[in-house]
Amino acid sequence: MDSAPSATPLASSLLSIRPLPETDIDRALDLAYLVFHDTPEDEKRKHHRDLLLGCHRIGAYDGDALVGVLVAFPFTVSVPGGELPCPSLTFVSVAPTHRRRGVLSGMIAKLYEKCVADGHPLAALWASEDAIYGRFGFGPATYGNTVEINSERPLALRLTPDDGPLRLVDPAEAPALLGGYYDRTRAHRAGRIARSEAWWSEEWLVTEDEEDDELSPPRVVVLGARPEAGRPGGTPDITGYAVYRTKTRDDTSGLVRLDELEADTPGAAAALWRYLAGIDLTGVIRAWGRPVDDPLLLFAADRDQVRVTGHFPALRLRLVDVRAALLARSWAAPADLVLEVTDAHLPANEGRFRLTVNGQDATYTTYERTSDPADLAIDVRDLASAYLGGTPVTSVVRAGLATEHTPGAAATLDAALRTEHLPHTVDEF
Ligand SMILES: CC(=O)SCCNC(=O)CCNC(=O)[C@H](O)C(C)(C)COP(=O)(O)OP(=O)(O)OC[C@H]1O[C@@H](n2cnc3c(N)ncnc32)[C@H](O)[C@@H]1OP(=O)(O)O
Repeated sequence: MDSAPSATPLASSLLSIRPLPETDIDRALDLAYLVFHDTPEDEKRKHHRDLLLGCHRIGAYDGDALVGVLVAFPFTVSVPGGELPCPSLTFVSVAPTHRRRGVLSGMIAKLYEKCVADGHPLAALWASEDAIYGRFGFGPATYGNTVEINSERPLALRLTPDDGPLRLVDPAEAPALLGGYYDRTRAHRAGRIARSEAWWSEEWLVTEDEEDDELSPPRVVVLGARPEAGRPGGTPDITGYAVYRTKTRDDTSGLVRLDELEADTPGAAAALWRYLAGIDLTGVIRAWGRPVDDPLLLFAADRDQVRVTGHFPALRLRLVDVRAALLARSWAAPADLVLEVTDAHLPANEGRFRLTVNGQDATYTTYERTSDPADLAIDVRDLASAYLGGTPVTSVVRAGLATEHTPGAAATLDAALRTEHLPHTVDEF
């Protein structure tokens, strides 16, 4: 980035936007609970306080009154070929008395300044309402499917599930047992957040579900390799795992709510799905946030039994520093294109830039300002949607949101951005 952006001017000169000190964390939580209509128990409040301690915090003050809060987790997100630090917004709250006066806009401008100062090219969030964040340059970079499986009858599959051993493990063991496995999935799935041990135990595998107290504690089932495929010494390798909770009634119509299922191979995935469908006293699996290219949708033999019930934008990305973001990812094919980028908030991203991806394995990338005519004009929010390979630029052009000045430019960019697996985010925050 050439220069830091200046903060958006605020409607009231009394408003000041600045880092929120530790001593104001309780006030920040009070404001967040007010706007999210929450009345947490002491334990949850303490948990939130601990979370906020480890985050970057921005406050908006009207005189002495705290009227706005924005918090950013110091996350790291996987991108094609690597990972990047990615401040990730949460607890975004503006007092009902101070709405639509530019408080959120001011806090986001402050966050971008911080990202630029820290050399962090990305920011991310999950949106509470779809309409809020596009104007700030955030675009949906990953999508998820909700999938419902009728498990009152055996799961019909077009392939033979692996016959490796399944075992239920104590969730307390899961971070140590599965942390490395999950990390490896991040190498082929862009859009995944790195999980600390604390994130596994205090967020992901927390005993009581935050939204439904009738659900069981999390169950963690691990699939091992067949014994002959195990490592010397007899320790079976893990070839997949699933995290789920159950809710049963007095009959067989209980629920399996699947939170996560990862597998090395289609056969391993099939074994885990078959296990979930076979849990007694349950008749339905509801899986939330499955990858859009989940192989289950192809190897299920009866798509009346396995239905996609929803499709939603998941992680929204902001390319705060387009150049640094593009140079940090790997590419699938060569390209030589002039992009004309618009960015209403960060002028350093605006203008025409020549993107070149060279070398036999598309490893050498440059992105430099140019006065050459543009091949493709695109807004920064749509570039963010395309960045992890989740939204084809050709689709953005077809939707009338980007302009192709050179025929084939969007297809060339898509070929270069392509990833083997679609990007996917499991962790909602
Ligand atoms: C990552 C997260 O934490 S998501 C959670 C977001 N927080 C919430 O939903 C809590 C309840 N809502 C709020 O606290 C506030 O209404 C916020 C944070 C959503 C918006 O704060 P405000 O200070 O009112 O936003 P601000 O005045 O800066 O608005 C900027 C622009 O966004 C628009 N906007 C703000 N909120 C919304 C919304 N909910 N839907 C559509 N547009 C919106 C404004 O109209 C304005 O548009 P303009 O630039 O064309 O005039």
